[in-house]
Amino acid sequence: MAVYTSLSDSDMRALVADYYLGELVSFQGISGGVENTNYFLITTTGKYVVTLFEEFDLDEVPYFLDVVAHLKHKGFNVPAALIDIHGERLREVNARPAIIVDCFPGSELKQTDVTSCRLMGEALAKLHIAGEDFPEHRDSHRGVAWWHKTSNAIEAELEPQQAQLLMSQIAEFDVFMAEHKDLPKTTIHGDLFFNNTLFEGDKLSAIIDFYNACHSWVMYDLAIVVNDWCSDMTTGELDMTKYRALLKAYLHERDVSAEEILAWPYMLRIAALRFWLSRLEAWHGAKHDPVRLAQQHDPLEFQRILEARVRYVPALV
Ligand SMILES: Nc1ncnc2c1ncn2[C@@H]1O[C@H](COP(=O)(O)OP(=O)(O)OP(=O)(O)O)[C@@H](O)[C@H]1O
Ligand SMILES: N[C@@H](CCO)C(=O)O
Repeated sequence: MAVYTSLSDSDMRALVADYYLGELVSFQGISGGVENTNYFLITTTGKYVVTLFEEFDLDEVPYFLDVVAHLKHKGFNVPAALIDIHGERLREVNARPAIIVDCFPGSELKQTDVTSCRLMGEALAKLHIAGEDFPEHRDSHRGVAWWHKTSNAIEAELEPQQAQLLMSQIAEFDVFMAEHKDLPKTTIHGDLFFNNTLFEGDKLSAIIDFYNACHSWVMYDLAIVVNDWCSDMTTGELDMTKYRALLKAYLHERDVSAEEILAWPYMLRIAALRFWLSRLEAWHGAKHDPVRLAQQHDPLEFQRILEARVRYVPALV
C-alpha cells in the first residue's frame, strides 16, 4: 500500500479543523499509486482525498495546483485544492506538502475498451487545446535532462541488450529532435494512464494526478496515453481497434501538423522509454526493501512496449 507518510487520528483531526469541512468521521490510506501518499477522508460534509507530496518540496507544488485550477476553470472535472480557513490551498503536514481535494464519484477502470479509449481520445484533445494558454511553462522533471542522467546512471545495472536498447533509443530521439525543434507544445498531463481516470459507467467522470504535468510536446502526451490505454501489457503490442478508436476521437477534436505526423514513431518510443526508465529507477532504488519493492510497477511491461514500437509503428492518420 502506498502510504509513505502515516497520519495519526490526531494529525487528521487537526488538519480537518483547519478547513470548512465539518467534523472528521473516518479516514483510510489509499492503496495503489506509487508516487504520493493519499488518504480517503470522510467528514460530516462529504468525502475528500488528502494528498501528501512525496517527491516535491513545498515551493514546487503551486505549479501543479495552478495547472489543475486552469483546467477546472475551463470546465474539466479535475481535483482542485480546497481552500483552508486561512485562505491557503497548500500546507505542510508531517513535513510533507499537503492538499485536500474533493473525492470524485466513479471508479478506476479494470481495463480499457473501445468506448473508454474513444472517450479518452476526445478528452485528451480538449485538454491539450485548453492547456495552450496556460501561462506557466515548467519543464518536465522526468524529461530530456532526466532521461539522459538516469540512463547513464542505470546503464551498468542492465543486461547488455537492455542497455543497448535504452541508449540507442535516446540517441535516435536526440537526432530527430535536433532537426525538429519547433514541434508544437502545450501543457500536458504527462502521466495520463487509465488508472488516473475515473469512470461512472460509460462516462469519464474525472481526470486526476496532474503531478507530472509540464510544458512539453503534444504528441508525446498522446503517445503516453496510447501506450498505456491501447497496449496488450503481456506482449507490448497495440490493440489496433482501441488504437484507431482513440486516435479517431482525438483527431476529430484537434488537427495535427505534418511535422507531428513525422514525429509520431519517435514519440511512441520515447514515451515507452520514459516509463521503462522511471520503473527501472524505482525498482533499483527499492530492490533492498521488500515492502517497497512489492509496491513497484513492473519495468518489463514498458520494455516490451518499447520493443514492440521499435518493430512496428502504425500510421497516426
Ligand atoms: N480526487 C479523487 N477522487 C477519487 N479518487 C481519487 C482521487 N484522487 C485519488 N483517488 C484514488 O486514489 C488512487 C491513487 O491516487 P493517485 O493516482 O493520485 O496516486 P499516485 O501515488 O500519484 O499514483 P500514481 O501511481 O499514478 O503516481 C487513484 O487511483 C484513485 O483511485
Ligand atoms: N504511471 C506510472 C506511475 C506513476 O507515475 C507508471 O505506471 O509507471
